[in-house]
Amino acid sequence: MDLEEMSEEESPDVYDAAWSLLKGADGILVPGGFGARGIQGKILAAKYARENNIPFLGVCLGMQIAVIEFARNVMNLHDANSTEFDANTRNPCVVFMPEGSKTHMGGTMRLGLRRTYFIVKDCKSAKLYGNVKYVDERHRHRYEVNPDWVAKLEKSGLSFVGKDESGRRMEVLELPMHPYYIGVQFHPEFKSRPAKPSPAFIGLIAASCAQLDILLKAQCCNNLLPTKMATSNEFSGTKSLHNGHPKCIASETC
Ligand SMILES: NC(=O)CC[C@H](N)C(=O)O
Repeated sequence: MDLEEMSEEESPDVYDAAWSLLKGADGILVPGGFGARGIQGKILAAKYARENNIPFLGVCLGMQIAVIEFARNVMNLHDANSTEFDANTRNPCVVFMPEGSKTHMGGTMRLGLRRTYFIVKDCKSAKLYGNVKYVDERHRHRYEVNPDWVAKLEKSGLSFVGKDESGRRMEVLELPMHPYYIGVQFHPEFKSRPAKPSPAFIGLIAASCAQLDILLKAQCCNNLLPTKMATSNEFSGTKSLHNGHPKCIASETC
């Protein structure tokens, strides 16, 4: 919230401190959350990371924030929003999931372990997970990237590299030209352990220390990353391009 314009007027010192903290960061993580509080500041943090090539990881709400920011500032749709924050937005890039319920709150979220298929081989997240075909991670959300927006978001340069089994639910996004800009709809922290940290966090930290290339090379050649979380070591081959990434279409290993 301290990054937001309102804070500049109300408490300029707090505002300046928040921006200098952000500008001094080697990496930025926007975590999960619910409700509209602080959303504008999160969007500003994602914009700053995208425009200044700062490593960024968006988790759950953080991924949805990355999509809103991209729609607003890259696609110039300034009122783009999630229907969680503006039910009547003309540009709903994030929407309520059809199977959810707004009246029954107990257990109606999309919860628990779900499968994400990597549909793009040559992307950072698939490499970090050990070049697997799919990964099972835990979820906790009611909203999702609007499936009807995926084609236009991709046309503008955002790449959805991981999807659920239906292919209509977006699970992982990347900006291919950015050093590390990843959003995950799942919660990698739920399965992360001190001795077996989630690949999404290892990648963020490596990128923040300018070590990502070395890490990915090591991962590709020697399988040095903890890949026990991954469920398969097979991966698909590549041919056609998918937003700057080769798209997997045939079986092939690294
Ligand atoms: N866990 C989260 O970050 C949830 C994100 C968002 N509020 C949703 O329900 O989809």
